[in-house]
Parts: sequence; structure tokens; C-alpha cells
Amino acid sequence: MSDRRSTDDGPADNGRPVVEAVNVTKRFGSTVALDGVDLLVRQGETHALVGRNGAGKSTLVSILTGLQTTDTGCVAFDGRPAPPLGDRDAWRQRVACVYQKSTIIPTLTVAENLFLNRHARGVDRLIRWGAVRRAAAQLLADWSVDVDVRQPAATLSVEQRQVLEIARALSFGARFIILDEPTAQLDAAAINRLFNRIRDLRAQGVTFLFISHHLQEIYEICDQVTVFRDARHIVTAPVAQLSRPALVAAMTGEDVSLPEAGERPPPADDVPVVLSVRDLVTRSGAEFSLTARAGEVVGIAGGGGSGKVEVAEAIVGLARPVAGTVVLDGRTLRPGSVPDALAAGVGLVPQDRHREGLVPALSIGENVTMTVPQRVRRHGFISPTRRDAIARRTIADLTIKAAGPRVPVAELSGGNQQKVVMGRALANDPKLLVLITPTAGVDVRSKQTLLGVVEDVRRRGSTVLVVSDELDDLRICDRVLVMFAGRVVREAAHGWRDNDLVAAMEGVDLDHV
Ligand SMILES: Nc1ncnc2c1ncn2[C@@H]1O[C@H](COP(=O)(O)OP(=O)(O)OP(=O)(O)O)[C@@H](O)[C@H]1O
Repeated sequence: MSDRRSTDDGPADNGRPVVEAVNVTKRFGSTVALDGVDLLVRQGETHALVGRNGAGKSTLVSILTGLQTTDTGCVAFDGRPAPPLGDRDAWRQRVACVYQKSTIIPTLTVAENLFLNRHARGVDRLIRWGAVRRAAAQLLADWSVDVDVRQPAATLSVEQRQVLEIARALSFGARFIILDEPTAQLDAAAINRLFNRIRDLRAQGVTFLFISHHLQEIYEICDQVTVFRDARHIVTAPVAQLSRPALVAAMTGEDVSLPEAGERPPPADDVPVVLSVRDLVTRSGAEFSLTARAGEVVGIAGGGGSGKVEVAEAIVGLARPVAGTVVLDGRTLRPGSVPDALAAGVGLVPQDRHREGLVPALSIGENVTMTVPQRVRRHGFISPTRRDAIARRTIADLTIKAAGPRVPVAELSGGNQQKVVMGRALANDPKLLVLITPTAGVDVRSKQTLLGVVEDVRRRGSTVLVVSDELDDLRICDRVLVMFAGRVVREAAHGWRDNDLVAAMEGVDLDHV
């Protein structure tokens, strides 16, 4: 393996290799997920692993955590070969991965989660709960985690769960932690706290492999970056030596710029109103009203707890509002009914694609056409040929990386699954397309594709709601309604400045400070 010693002065220079993957190849049937890749992570560094959706990142993570074997090549920790796959304890002492989807068990308490299967037992073999709780409290105190150990894990926030998973990993002795898109569900303040924690742990000798599609995060928190493209290792370099355009070019093989809405005058009064939301009140008290016309792209922005997702979910029927009406193209939607919203012409990309989005065991074709059975029926029966044709078009239009329309969605990478959700939302030619955090987990080139689709939909005369706190998502909007603490606090016309919008999302009124 080539020597990729850092040239900067950080701990990366002196650090011994904590983990090394050499010439690793992994195939799934005819798909080559990893093609002779190398990775070298040194002690004390925070090393980014980036690449487009389907580049092979998760596959490498599953190999580095002992969930899958390599076809060829090898993995070593601290210079010694990786333990056998079945020796879970040995793996846990070397490495842990904090995934986007938590592995914490919600029905157990914090203490139980921390000491699952390694409870302190007395001579009578009974579990000593007092001792378990004390050990858990000590562990959390050691790592400055402020959580009550008696609390049921279900009551923890996403942020607290992540921190708990990190503490649990450290308690097994692991000093190498993989963070797989850790910021995807966190708001700006929580991301800051996570980064501070990473810095603290790094100073104490903990090494991180950090996977994210948010390139600014790589520049903020990582020292080294490795780029994969199409299952191959492209480059490893100190972050400071790789400019953002160079990084994007390494990931995509080309320059990529994201779409932005052009300067358009507000729609005239004779342009039909497509969506009218009147005096909506959500369960937790968020209030919202909006009139949007054909061809308009409206953003709903806000941080965690702003109410933006609740409002969007109430509009599309995923949640039942306590008051208010939603009228789509003259038809009043039944509150809390997704089928009614779909029948009225809503296309939806929900926030949680695992819960409301996809059926992983079904094919791309089955998922994409799920809400439009009429389009795939022939003489009363489902026509696989029609279904394949629709799915093929979706695969081409959204550049989904898959061998064909009948591939189960479970076999796609995360970002490509998100494109299938978008494909399904578009399948019924929606009058109203509602996108909730549509580019979460999506690489920069795919972001360009997904956001570009919005422009096509708008041109066809549909209305689009983009619900997000990502500035890149919001830039394609004609106007953005910013929510804070359950209220719309600002309406920003196209051309807003990043600072203003971010300040409004944080509840700061820059005009009055
Ligand atoms: N269990 C599986 N069966 C078949 N193919 C798979 C399986 N797991 C992954 N793949 C394929 O391997 C390739 C690499 O996928 P992987 O999930 O590692 O990508 P990734 O870089 O993590 O992408 P993302 O950023 O979208 O999460 C993809 O083409 C994917 O479809």
C-alpha cells in the first residue's frame, strides 16, 4: 500500500495506523461495490470518507465493522489482522459505528442500553441493577454526557442517542469510531455540540472516520479526506490541501454547480392558486397559512423544533392538524389522510424514507408505481412490462445507480433509495410536490439532479414546497417562509443572503440587533 503520510503538522503526521484496509474488493452478484480500495486512518485523526451515492462507503464500513467479509484484500487494526467475523467482542473493542438509524433499544433505559448483555451479576447470578446504574452513571460522567441513566431510551433526542452510542463504544474499549452521516438529523446547534465533542475526544486520542455528504463539515472537522468514486479509491489528502472544487471533481469526475432559481417576478393574480393552506394549527401548536400559485416553488425553512416538518406533514396528511384547512386545486383535503392527498394530486418525499418512504424488499419498479396502480394495469392486471417501462424512465431521469428496474430497493445505496422516493413522488404527475429534506444523504451530483427535477415540475405548472434547512435546497425557491418556534417569522424573496436566512432560522432578527 502506498504511504499516504500527511504533510501537515497535526497528529495525523505522527499517528500510527489505527486501521488499514488494503486492496479490498467486494462484489454483490454482478455489482462491484469495492474494487481494490485502500484506506489508512492514523491515530488521533478525524478522517473523512466521501463519495457519491453508491461509491462504496457503506460497504467499506460494513467490512471495517466485521459485518461482512472482503472477497479479496485485508483489514488490520493497530497493525494486527482483523479478528474472525464471529468474535463480536473483539470487534467491539476495536471499532464502533454510529449509524443514522440508531441501534439504541427504545424500550430499555439508558443504563440497560449501555450494559446490555454485560450486566454486573452477584454470586447468585442475579443482575445487580444498582451496580449497573452506578457504572452507567460513572461512564457517562467520564465522557461528560449529561443524561439520566434511568431514563427510557425512547425519550432521548437524536443527539442524545448518538452521544450515548459513542459512550457505549468507548466503554467497550474502542478508540476508533465511524460516524455515518451523523449530522443528517441534527440542527445547527446540535451539530456544533457534536463537533465540539469530536474535538474533545480527538484530543484524548480517539480516532474518527467521518462520512458525510455535507462538504463544509469535512472542512470544519476533518484533517484527512479519502475519496471513493465508482468503487475505487481516488485520492487521500490532508483536507487543507484539497480545495472544494478539487474535492467535488474527485468525487464526480467533473465540475458540478447546483441549480438556483432564476429571477422571476411574483406570479400574476390570474395565475391559478394551486395550494391554499388556511389557519393550520398542528398538534404541538405550530401555525401556518399559505397561498401558492401554479409554477411557484415555495420554501419552508427552519431549524429543529421550528415546526416546519410538522406543518408539511399536516399539509400532506401524514399528521392530523387540530385546526385549519388545506385546499388543493379547489378540493379540500381530508385532514390526516395521505390517500386523499395522493388522490388529489400530491407527490410526496417524506422526511423518513425508512418509515413512510419505501418497501425495501420490493423492486424499484414496485416502489415507484406503488401509488399509481392505474398506470401499470392492463386488462385489470398489473403489467410488469408497463411497470418496468416506468421504472426504467425513472432510473434514467434521476440517474439511479442500479442494474435494472427489478432490483430490490434494499440493494441500493442510501442516496439512490432517496431518488426512488423522488421517482415515486413524480409518478402521478403531481399538482403539488412536497419535498421534506429531499437531499438528505444525497451526494452533490445527485443533489443537482434532484433539485433540477423541481424546475421541470414547476415549468409544467405544478406547485412545489421545499421543506428544509439546507441553503442549497432553498436556493431553488421563489420565496422562503422561515419558521421559528411554531410561527412564520420571515418571508424572504429570492435573492436572500445566506446570513439573513440562517439568522431568521435561529430566531435572530438581523434588522433589529
Ligand atoms: N446487499 C447488497 N446487495 C446488492 N448490492 C449491494 C448491496 N449493498 C450494496 N450494494 C451495491 O454496492 C454499491 C455500493 O453501495 P454502498 O451502499 O456501499 O454505497 P455508499 O457509498 O454508501 O452510498 P450512499 O452515499 O448512497 O449511502 C451500490 O451499487 C449498491 O447498490
